[in-house]
Amino acid sequence: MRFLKGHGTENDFVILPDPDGVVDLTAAIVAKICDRRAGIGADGVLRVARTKQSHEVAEQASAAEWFMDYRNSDGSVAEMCGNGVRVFARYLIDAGLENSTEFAVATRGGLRRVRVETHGDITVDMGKPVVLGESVACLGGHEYTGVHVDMGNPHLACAIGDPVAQLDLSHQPAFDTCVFPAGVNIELFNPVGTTRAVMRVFERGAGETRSCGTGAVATAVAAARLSGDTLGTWTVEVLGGTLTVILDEDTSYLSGPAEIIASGELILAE
Ligand SMILES: N[C@@H](CCC[C@H](N)C(=O)O)C(=O)O
Repeated sequence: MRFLKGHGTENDFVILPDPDGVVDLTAAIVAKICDRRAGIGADGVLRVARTKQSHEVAEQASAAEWFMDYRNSDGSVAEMCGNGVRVFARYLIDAGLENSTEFAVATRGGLRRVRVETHGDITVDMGKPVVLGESVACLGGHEYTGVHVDMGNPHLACAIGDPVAQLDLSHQPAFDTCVFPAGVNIELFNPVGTTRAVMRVFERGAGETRSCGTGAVATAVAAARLSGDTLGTWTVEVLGGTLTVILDEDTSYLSGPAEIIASGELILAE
C-alpha cells in the first residue's frame, strides 16, 4: 500500500491513506511500520480514513470529511496528537483532499479545526485544556510535581529546576497509576522567563520523542500557572524545533511547521 512520511518539529509519522476504509491496522503491523530498523520508523501512524465510515467518530462526519486514526509506535491507540493533526492537515492539502485554508479534522478526542498560515505553518485549535489537579513523576531518584492536564489525551507537565538537557529519558518516569490508569504522557520542562519553556517529553506508547504538540500545550498551561497566569502566548522549545502555544479564555492554539518528506510503497506482511 502507499505510504507517506511526515513530521512536525521532528515528531515523525507514517501516513497511510485509506479512503475506502479497507486497511485493518493491527497493533503488530503498526509496531513493525514504526520500527526504526525493521520498518520505516516513526513515532506513530496516521491512518487517513473517511469520518462517515469510521464508527468511533461517525458523529463528527457532518463537520469533518477526514478522520485522523492515530496509533502510537507500540501499536496502541491514542485519542489525540497535536503534531499529528498538523501533519495530517498538510497531507490533506498536498493531496488535494482539502482545498480550503481552514477545515476540521475528526479525532477520537473530538473535532479539531486547523488553519494554514500564509507563512506555511499550521495552527490547530486544540480546545480548552482541562486541569485535573497535581501528581508526581519520579525520574533518576527525583520526584517532580506536575500538573495533570487533559488535552483529549492525558498529560503530566512537571517543571524542573535544572536544564532538561541532562535528563535521562531512556526509561519511562514512574507515575501514579491510580491517577493515570490508561498511562500518561510526561513532560519535563524548564521555564525561561514568563513566555518560554524548554521541554522534553516521554510519550505514552512511544518513549522519548523530539516533540509533542499536546504536550507543548500542557507545558504552557503548567508554566503559565507557575507565573500566576492562565492566558498568554508561549514559545515551547523541544528537541526538534519550536512550537507556539496560545492560551485563550475559551480554547488553546498550537502552531508550527509540518512537512511531508517522502512517499513510497509499503509491503504489509505480518
Ligand atoms: N505526539 C503527540 C501525542 C501522541 C499520542 C500520545 N503518545 C498518547 O498516547 O496520548 C502530539 O503531538 O500531541
